[in-house]
Amino acid sequence: MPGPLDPGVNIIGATDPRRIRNFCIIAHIDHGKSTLADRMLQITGVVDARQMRAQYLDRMDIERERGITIKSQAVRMPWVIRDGDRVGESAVLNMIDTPGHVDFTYEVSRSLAACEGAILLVDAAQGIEAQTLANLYLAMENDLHIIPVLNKIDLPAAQPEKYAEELATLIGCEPRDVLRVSGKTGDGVEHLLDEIVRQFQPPVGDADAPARAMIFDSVYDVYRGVVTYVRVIDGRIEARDRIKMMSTSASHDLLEIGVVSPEMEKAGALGVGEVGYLITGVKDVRQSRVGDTVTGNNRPAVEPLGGYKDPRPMVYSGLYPIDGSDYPALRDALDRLKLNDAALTYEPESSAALGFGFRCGFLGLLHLEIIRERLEREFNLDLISTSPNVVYQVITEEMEEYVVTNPSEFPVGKIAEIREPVVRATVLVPNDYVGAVMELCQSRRGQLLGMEYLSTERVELRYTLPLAEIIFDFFDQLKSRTKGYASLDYEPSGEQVSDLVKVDILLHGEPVDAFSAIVHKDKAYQYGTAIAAKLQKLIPRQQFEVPIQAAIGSRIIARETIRAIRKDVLAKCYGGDISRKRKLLEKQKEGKKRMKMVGRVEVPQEAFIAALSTTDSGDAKGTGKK
Ligand SMILES: Nc1nc2c(ncn2[C@@H]2O[C@H](COP(=O)(O)OP(=O)(O)OP(=O)(O)O)[C@@H](O)[C@H]2O)c(=O)[nH]1
Repeated sequence: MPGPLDPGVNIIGATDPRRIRNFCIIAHIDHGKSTLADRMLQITGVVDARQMRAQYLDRMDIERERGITIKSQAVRMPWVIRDGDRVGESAVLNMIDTPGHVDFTYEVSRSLAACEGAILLVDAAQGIEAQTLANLYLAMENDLHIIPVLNKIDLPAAQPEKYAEELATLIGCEPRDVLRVSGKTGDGVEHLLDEIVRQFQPPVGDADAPARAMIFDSVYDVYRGVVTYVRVIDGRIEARDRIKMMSTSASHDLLEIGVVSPEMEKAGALGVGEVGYLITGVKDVRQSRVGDTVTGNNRPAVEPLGGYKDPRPMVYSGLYPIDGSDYPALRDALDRLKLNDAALTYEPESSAALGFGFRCGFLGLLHLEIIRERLEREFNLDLISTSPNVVYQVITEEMEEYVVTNPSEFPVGKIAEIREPVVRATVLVPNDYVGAVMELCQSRRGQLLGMEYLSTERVELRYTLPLAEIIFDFFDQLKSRTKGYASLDYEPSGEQVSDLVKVDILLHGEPVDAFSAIVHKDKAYQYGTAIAAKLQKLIPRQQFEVPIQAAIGSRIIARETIRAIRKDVLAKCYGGDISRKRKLLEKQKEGKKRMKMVGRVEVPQEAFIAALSTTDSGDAKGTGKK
């Protein structure tokens, strides 16, 4: 039988687990998660109004500018119930921030696994979105108690009655159980904090067992090395322990442990149910991976906690410096970014068209964009990226199996089977646009799994789609066809055998590696003609006729021709001004430096760059990004 609550509530490392509440906020982008989190920090006195910096939790510049949360963190807040039956009861709340984008689903799932409860936050003027749903399903799989909350009730456009009804139907409660708050004005937030203590279960764990803590985030800090965020499940981690990572058996001395409230505060230990950070001096987040179990080195646990997965890149793209001499700088920059990103992979590659660069693996398209943007902004690099592609499994007729992350690795010879990754996508859309969404999904080889009306006007569509079909401009297309009303979420769902071919682009008979692509057989022709036409416009005429061909193996499927021109720079210089002639010849030489030779054809590097960057060349429909 549990005894009376320990009055020593707020001693780090010795908090009675029955006083702890670990929770997260799940919300669609822009529904106000950060604003609500900030307000909670302020109301619980963790940050005072003067110190209050908008969006305290989002520390990275890019995050703040783009208004998205990439890395999750945890904050400890004291709270004493102010109202109702249990007034005066005190608690320690650990708020765990979850990343909000599909690319980071695994990190979201680990953050959820560190919690007992989740606040499902929905904008009272927008209603439920696909991401809210996807995260809600994840939370339910993790057996979290859900408190439904409508935010932004201060907005004139808020329709709390309508959306409370929708939320109640979704999670199976009464509309009156849906709380209403405004993160902006603070309205309803104290009541929400009371409800967190009342409704969420305290953590349960075995205090006497060997220590087991789950890593739900791991961040590289320039000054302190890797800071690892953990939730203790069993036992205790003491400040002077030597700890062990169960997935690798590597052990490290602890340099520091503590909690964040809202800055780091050192502690002597972390006990059952507590959430805090560890610093061990490791320099690379790969040595301290999200999902791994930390245990004590002297008395290690036998079984790790479930749910650990190695991060696996889903999308690959070549990154090349526009100026070839930036190659070493690009390598150094990637080395630096890797410290903080266990999912980023890269290896050197070279391309006849683009020179030396790196083949990089990412969790998804947003991850790619973030890395690229950081390389350009923080490291001042001008980059060109090749069209992203997914990972294919190719089996030849000799039963040899290849993992293809780059079209250039596509095996020659007879192919028995090609498998490509697929995702389960959820699209939420107003009734009027169902047709448009279905048409789009169909054109991207989607298979309808189900359709449900969430309310009279909102429909949930579930599709299986090849990942390759959505990594280009699917989201943009979806938005434009639904006037911005549709929302999308997806998760990996295995592989499927597909009728895929590799299309090569040949310039005067020579393949141009940067433009090879693996596409569905039905789209090969479209892809070939689109790229050939684009290159025909971009490549200047040469002194001989240059055919541009698209080919599958040795079969040509499309052709354009660049007509010949006789380019004699000296032709303009009738008469004898020798210095002028020399100048022109010099100038021509200068120009040649920026030329790449593909076989006998001189192509300005800009032509390749333009062909790759103006539209997504992998997009067979030539629709490009809006
Ligand atoms: N009127 C009003 N606006 C709000 C409220 N809460 C948030 N906002 C605004 O909504 C926008 C999005 O808020 P954020 O807190 O950045 O949203 P978020 O969910 O954290 O966004 P991500 O980090 O991208 O997931 C901002 O412009 C906020 O000022 C609210 O209660 N009322």
